[in-house]
Amino acid sequence: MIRVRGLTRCFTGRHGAVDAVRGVDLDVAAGELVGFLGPNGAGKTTTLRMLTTLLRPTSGEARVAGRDLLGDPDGVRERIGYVAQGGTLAFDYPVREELEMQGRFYGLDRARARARCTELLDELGLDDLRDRPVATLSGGQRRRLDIAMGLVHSPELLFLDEPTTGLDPTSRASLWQRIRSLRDERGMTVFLSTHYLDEADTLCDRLLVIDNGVIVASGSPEELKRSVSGDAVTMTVNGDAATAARTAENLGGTSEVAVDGDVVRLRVTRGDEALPVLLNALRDKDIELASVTVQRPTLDDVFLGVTGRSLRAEVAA
Ligand SMILES: Nc1ncnc2c1ncn2[C@@H]1O[C@H](COP(=O)(O)OP(=O)(O)OP(=O)(O)O)[C@@H](O)[C@H]1O
Repeated sequence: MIRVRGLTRCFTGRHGAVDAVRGVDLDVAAGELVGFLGPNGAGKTTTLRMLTTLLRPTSGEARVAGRDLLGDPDGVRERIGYVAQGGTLAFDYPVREELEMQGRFYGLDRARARARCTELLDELGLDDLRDRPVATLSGGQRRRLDIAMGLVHSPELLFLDEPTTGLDPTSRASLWQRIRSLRDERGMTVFLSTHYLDEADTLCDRLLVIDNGVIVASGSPEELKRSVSGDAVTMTVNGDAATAARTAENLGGTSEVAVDGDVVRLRVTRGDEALPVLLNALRDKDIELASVTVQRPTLDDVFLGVTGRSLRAEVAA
């Protein structure tokens, strides 16, 4: 559905040149729900704007929804939907009118636009809000209307730029459900950008991780997490943490052992198997633990592994 080779975009301005996207290759198959994960400024929006024909690449080539991006941009536009960050709604109109106007804009006649509007209001759970002015909708309702607007011309492929930014947890979960059902019930291909680790993990079949304009990792959330070497063990020690750390270090299969006050952190290949062995070894040395936790690798560990930085910390900052 999407095949991209060597896509680049350089912005030049008074303050010099910015290489926003630097040689991106990517493939998305029909029916996939793919997440483009990266911190602010990584190049997600720039890539999406290129793939949706809104921004000309500096170099590279792409086929999107079976059409050549540079040779047939109109063909691409007919077959895709794009929901930009922040949406494009005019706030004065009622929901139904806004959606029907979008249908007319895409060339549907009045009756067809009305029918399509009814279908979409139902599908996106907006039926009760059909006569409400857009300005009165909540953030989550507005994002659902944004998505309905992107679906008016029945595209095969939908691009969503950071669809749940700024929404509360309940609205995010409900929007994930709607996005998932677009794929499950309509067989749509969805390509969305996000900087939320939980969204990438929970919602997407496959992830492309982008940093500084380059794809640094790709795979399903499970594959990516498995690529991180081992589970993280965190022990709070009642007593001599240095001896506890040495004891752990002397056992086979432990790595990255570090002491921080009375806390010892380390990695083991399989936490469930290593923990009993570790606890026995500590008991033999009369070392007592106040607490111990084992954590499977997270997508943040994946990002940390490939970039040396925490995506969670960057997004929080
Ligand atoms: N029109 C522009 N002129 C100059 N630089 C730009 C322009 N648009 C984007 N950039 C720069 O390109 C880089 C990538 O920006 P982009 O918006 O694609 O990132 P992003 O991953 O979508 O980030 P965010 O999550 O904050 O939306 C950034 O350094 C940004 O400042």
